[in-house]
Amino acid sequence: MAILTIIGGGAWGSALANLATKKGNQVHLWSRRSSFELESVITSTDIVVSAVSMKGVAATVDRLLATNLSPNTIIVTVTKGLDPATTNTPSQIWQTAFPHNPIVVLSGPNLSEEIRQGLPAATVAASFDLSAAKQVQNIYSSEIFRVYVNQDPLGTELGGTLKNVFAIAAGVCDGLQLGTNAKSALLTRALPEMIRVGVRLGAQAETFYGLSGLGDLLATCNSSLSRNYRVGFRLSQGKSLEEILQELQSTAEGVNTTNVLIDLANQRGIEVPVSRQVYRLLNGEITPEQAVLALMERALKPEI
Ligand SMILES: NC(=O)C1=CN([C@@H]2O[C@H](COP(=O)(O)OP(=O)(O)OC[C@H]3O[C@@H](n4cnc5c(N)ncnc54)[C@H](O)[C@@H]3O)[C@@H](O)[C@H]2O)C=CC1
Ligand SMILES: O=C(CO)COP(=O)(O)O
Repeated sequence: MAILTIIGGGAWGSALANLATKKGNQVHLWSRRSSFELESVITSTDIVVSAVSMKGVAATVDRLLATNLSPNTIIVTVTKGLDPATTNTPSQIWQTAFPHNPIVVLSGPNLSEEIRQGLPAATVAASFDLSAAKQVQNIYSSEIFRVYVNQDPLGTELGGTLKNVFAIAAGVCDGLQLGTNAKSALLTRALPEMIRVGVRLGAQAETFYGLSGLGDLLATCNSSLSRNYRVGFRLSQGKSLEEILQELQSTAEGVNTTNVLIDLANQRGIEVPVSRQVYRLLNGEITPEQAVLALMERALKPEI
């Protein structure tokens, strides 16, 4: 049995708290509205899980820095986003702030609503510190949640983060009723685009063929439970982004991620054709139909 403190009482933080509780662990679920102080539980905590959205990561890091967290405490990050100021991933931010703590990325095809319903799912615990990843694997594995480990936290994290951009595109594709051929082409071309970005940032290409890459791409791009997919679907119905985000009342990380990704791609000269059309659509530069046409009419090239 371990003692976990989960920071962030949103959809994913709550589902992760339930999974760990059902395994017999002691779980403190802390959010900004909690009646207890974070400091009061942190010294006895074995594992801190940060389940806040990207916009809350910096504040959460600062809050934890103000406690006396032991360097032995494992920090698990499940946020799927990129920092607009630095383009860093959440695990990079955590590692910089807590250089002596083991940092583990937990990411995979894990739509929280399905997990809340007790449906089976698999995921990846990734860390440079394999023993920390294995501890998280043991704590979270159950008959409904199968956890694999790997030692590529950056690739694992970027798979979960970048697929949100394509989930928006997939929502547009389905909303416009472009058909199964178009959807298959979109998802297939998304994967090398994710790998191109990931490898340039230092991730391993193979990681993107696993659960946290292809697995999460398939889950998110094929489910109306995905908030990013829903953003794309509603854009295709002519709604404004502002209106959609207002109605969503929840986090769609792909919007911020697309903007940061395009900054990054421009700075480093990385070719990201699908993401670029998602960017133009989100920023009101083109219509969904124009985005499709722009992709179809790109200069012809070899597949690989
Ligand atoms: N819901 C899902 O199916 C999954 C979500 N994720 C990722 O987990 C992260 C959280 O997602 P959800 O729980 O679904 O979102 P949510 O919108 O339900 O909850 C976001 C949480 O972040 C907290 N937060 C935001 N700003 C904060 C701040 N400044 N200080 C402290 N806390 C702050 C909110 O209080 C809330 O608890 C996102 O990065 C998402 O991509 C990952 C896997 C599955
Ligand atoms: O990351 C997710 C599933 O793995 C959740 O997707 P959304 O954030 O699009 O809802």
